Amino acid sequence: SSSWGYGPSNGPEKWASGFPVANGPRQSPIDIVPADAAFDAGLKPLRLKYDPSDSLDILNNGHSFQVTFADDRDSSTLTEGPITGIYRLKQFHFHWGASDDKGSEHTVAGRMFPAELHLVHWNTKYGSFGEAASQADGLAVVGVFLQIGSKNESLQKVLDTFDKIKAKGKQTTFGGFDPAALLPGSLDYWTYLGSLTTPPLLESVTWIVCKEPISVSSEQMARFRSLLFSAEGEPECCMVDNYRPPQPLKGRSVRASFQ
Ligand SMILES: CCN[C@H]1CN(CCOCC)S(=O)(=O)c2sc(S(N)(=O)=O)cc21
Ligand SMILES: [Zn+2]
Repeated sequence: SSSWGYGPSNGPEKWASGFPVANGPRQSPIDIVPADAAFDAGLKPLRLKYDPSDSLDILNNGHSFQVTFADDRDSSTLTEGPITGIYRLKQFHFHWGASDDKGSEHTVAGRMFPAELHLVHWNTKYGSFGEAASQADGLAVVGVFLQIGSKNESLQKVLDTFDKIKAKGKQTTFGGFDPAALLPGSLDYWTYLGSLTTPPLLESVTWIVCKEPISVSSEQMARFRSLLFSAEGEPECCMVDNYRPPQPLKGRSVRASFQ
């Protein structure tokens, strides 16, 4: 059977057959309409504390590339913000388009960005990532938009590994990287209850989407598009447009941490 992907035969419009939750009540991403987001004075500032020594390796998983972190201690964590308790960083990855006019998963009043960064954290009250992934409050993902501008030197360190992970299944060590270097200056955010944006589309994510984008140059975006969905020895298929479009809000409210 063809596994899921982003092509015409296995893309987002086909996911519901294998993953019925695709039509569930709290699916992601969504279109964020700032005018409809209620400012909530009860929302705390995000508290992100990352230890660069936790970064382990970088992998092309055939859907995106991800940087994986050691999560056996509370050394790289998300606390405060809209969540209670301690969530540990597990991995970060991106979604992007075939051209600079598309690529993000969340949109802001219909505006798409060329890419979106996701920092995936799991709730330590569930003991393991796998356990947390299926719980309603199991995951918290911080989303950061990328917009075309000056070259992002922190991001360049990630892009410089791409020659080693071009094809699906390739990975290489990637230690000493501080993901805080990929965060915008302001941590103002929108938050809502949603899901994974890829199969298994589990409705276990508290989404925290930063209002302020980070910069990426057009040349750097071209570098993202040099990766492949395909494995070595298969016909080459460029890794582009690996984003799910916005899903129905179904009565959910989006809160803003800022006025
Ligand atoms: C390619 C598969 N992507 C998945 C892989 N993981 C889920 C694995 O579930 C195991 C029970 S994940 O929790 O790391 C994760 S987070 C996001 S997103 N785009 O919503 O931030 C997608 C995914
Ligand atoms: Zn993602």
